[in-house]
Amino acid sequence: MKITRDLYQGSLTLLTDFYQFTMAYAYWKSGKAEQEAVFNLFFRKNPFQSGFTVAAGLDYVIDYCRNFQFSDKDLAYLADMNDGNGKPTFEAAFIDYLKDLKFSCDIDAVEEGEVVFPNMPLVRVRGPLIQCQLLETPLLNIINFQTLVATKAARIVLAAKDDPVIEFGLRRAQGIDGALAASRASYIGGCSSTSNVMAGQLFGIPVAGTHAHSWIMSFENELEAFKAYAEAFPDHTILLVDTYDTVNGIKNAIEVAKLLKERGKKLLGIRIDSGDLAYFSNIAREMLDTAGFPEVQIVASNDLDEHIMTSLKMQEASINVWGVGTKLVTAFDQPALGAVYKMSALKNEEGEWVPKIKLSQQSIKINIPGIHNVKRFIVNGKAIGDMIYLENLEEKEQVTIIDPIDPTRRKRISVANADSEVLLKPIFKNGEKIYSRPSLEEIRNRARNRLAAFDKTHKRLINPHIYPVGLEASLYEYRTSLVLKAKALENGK
Ligand SMILES: Nc1ncnc2c1ncn2[C@@H]1O[C@H](COP(=O)(O)OP(=O)(O)OP(=O)(O)O)[C@@H](O)[C@H]1O
Ligand SMILES: O=P(O)(O)OC[C@H]1O[C@H](OP(=O)(O)OP(=O)(O)O)[C@H](O)[C@@H]1O
Ligand SMILES: O=C(O)c1cccnc1
Ligand SMILES: [Mg+2]
Repeated sequence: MKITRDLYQGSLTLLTDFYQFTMAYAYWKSGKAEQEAVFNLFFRKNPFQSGFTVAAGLDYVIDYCRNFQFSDKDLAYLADMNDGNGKPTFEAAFIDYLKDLKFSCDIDAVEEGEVVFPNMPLVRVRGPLIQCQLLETPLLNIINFQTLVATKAARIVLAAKDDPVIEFGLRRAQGIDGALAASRASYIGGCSSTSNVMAGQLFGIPVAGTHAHSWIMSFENELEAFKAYAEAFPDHTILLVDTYDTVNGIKNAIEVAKLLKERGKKLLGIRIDSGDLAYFSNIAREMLDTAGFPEVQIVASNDLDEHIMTSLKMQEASINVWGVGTKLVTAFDQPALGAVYKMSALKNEEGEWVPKIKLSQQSIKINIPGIHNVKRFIVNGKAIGDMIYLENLEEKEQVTIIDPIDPTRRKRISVANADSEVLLKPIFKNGEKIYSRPSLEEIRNRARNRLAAFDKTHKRLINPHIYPVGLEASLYEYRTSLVLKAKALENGK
């Protein structure tokens, strides 16, 4: 049985839905495989009723695309697929075609750690239809989860104000890869460290931790256990004080702090993992301060999330470090982001781009046609609005952005008085990677800096003020005209 580390090094090209292969085969059969297309990956709603989302996962996408080729084992597996009566699902000539298939797409994407919003493209893929299609599922798999967890982490880190948050989720995460990807995304979202040692090894995330109740239970009494732990880690001791009686545990921790002090060492902290965390942290703070240990940190854990943390802050709990596991790595209150990947343009035989639109009963599901990009406008260091626009838009003094769902929501932006940044960056050109990857540390810093550019009203955890993101007016008109035309055609049938 292969585990994740081996999987990462092997071919992941079959990690897609079967229907991508049935379509790939049919594209090939009908001579459309190489027809050029544009697809966009985007989501329709911020998760957790958040006012923002933090993009993550691009680094995995880059690896996926760079390794996009069919191994002999992959080809043998596909060649072996059949209808149950022995008739092969795919002709041998198609398997040969896949054997020679080389990744050749252009990919433009929002960088990891960027703050993003509904409807804007996070990844734009342009290339042969067959390749664009096969990429749908893995791109969504990667971006959906990491973006979701990075956003949850950012909310938790916001609730912690300036306190460090340690990610403790491995034991409750969705399997091995879910845990590793969640540790990475949590770090991007602003966590300071992880308890997941392999995430430390693979991604260079700082690893941290305390000890469990079992350590205490393996001794005759708590004080003896504390002393032995401090003996093993005289410079890094954090003692879990709630195994039997929290107040007594704090007393025992103070005993150990005194012993360490006699040796010129310091107790780093205590951890409280049950009961009323406001009540016990305040008692602990007072007892530690009175005993002359104001520098000893208080770590809290136990089913924390951004809402409980906000409440604990309001209660003036004396917590300095937050350990957050289950509710972070499982994105507890919203288990999926729901990003989708839709075709927006296709080149015809004359070599002209034809915009593509998919109608839906729900207007939220009508996609944005054409080849577009996103520009963020910034005034005095603050983001004031994001514009989705067709790439060939000429320079304008003033632009109007229109909410694609509610056209009464619109905003005029004076381009001359604003700084701006195009958010889709070139990642691959004709299959060649042209983007130099930032380190995870740089990505984490980007998330922090970008979040700082948004008004706090967009970042409040409940009922945030909606940040304006809209279609540039001419794109809005264009899309409306295409929708009306498509509806007229449908009605005429
Ligand atoms: N002062 C507080 N305000 C709001 N929520 C709190 C406060 N103190 C603790 N909590 C949260 O309340 C929940 C308490 O969980 P639970 O009912 O399992 O109690 P417990 O103390 O963990 O019990 P056990 O001793 O069995 O572990 C946790 O999610 C915890 O983070
Ligand atoms: O609560 P989380 O945010 O998931 O953080 C991780 C939890 O894992 C550990 O205990 P575990 O839950 O395994 O056992 P316990 O709660 O019974 O102590 C730790 O003490 C935390 O409580
Ligand atoms: O180090 C810790 O205290 C820890 C690690 C994992 C889960 N809960 C706590
Ligand atoms: Mg628990």
